[in-house]
Amino acid sequence: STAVAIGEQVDYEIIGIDPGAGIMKATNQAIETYGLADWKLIEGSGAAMTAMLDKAIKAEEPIIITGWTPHWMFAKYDLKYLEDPQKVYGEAEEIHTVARKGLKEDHPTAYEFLDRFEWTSDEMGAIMTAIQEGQDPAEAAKAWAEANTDRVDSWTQGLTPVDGDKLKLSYVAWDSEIASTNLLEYVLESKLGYDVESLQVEAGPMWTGVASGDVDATAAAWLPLTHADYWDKYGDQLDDLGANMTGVKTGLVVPAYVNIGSIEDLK
Ligand SMILES: C[SH](C)CC(=O)O
Repeated sequence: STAVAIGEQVDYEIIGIDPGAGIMKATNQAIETYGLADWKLIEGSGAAMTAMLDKAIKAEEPIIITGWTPHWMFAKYDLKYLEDPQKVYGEAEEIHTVARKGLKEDHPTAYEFLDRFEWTSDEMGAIMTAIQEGQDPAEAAKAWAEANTDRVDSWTQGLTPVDGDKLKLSYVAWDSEIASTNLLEYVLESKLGYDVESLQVEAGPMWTGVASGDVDATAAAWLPLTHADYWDKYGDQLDDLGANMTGVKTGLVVPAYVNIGSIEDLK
């Protein structure tokens, strides 16, 4: 059957990303829930996953990856999510901004901006695509902000800039969060006068850094399901500023030419 063909053709491998990502826990859960005993989830990174996707598509070979929206790959390639009838990957996920306890008192201007910050997958996609086409992430964020002054103003109007106060952000090297963190850094520095250090870390340290107060904030919290484990552990030690983006999703993704439609077809 097609499922045997697909399993054989991809050596029963699902190409994943960094092991701490919530999508990796969800995919291990999918392997169990859908009874995919022969299948293996390959750990790596977002960059390695997109490199393998590009190689497979150039050779029009089948591949199954852990994917998420927003991501530039959906604009670049003809891809589809596999149906997830058991809803292992959840439904309407959101990206939240979370801050350390005390940020509101210590840095009210930064706190208010981070609390107001919200944008769409199309807006993030514009920065992500520029980066994917070779632009430096900080330059891509700056260019977007300068072309969208109305949006930046809506997040900063009436706020009193500071004079070089230091701020620490953390994020994981997912293409979506590289875009959002560079934008936050640009606005905090160029409009609000902060001296920002953005730390690229794994998902676990991203959460523990904010929970412990070592890091001031992150805009990379995928909730309610994707980062549920981290939220259960650290949620009461940090300040959830709410969604900075809604309508996001994660799941298993294949090129459109792969003729399966559901995770159930892998069995
Ligand atoms: C890879 S998604 C941006 C987030 C996650 O799965 O942890």
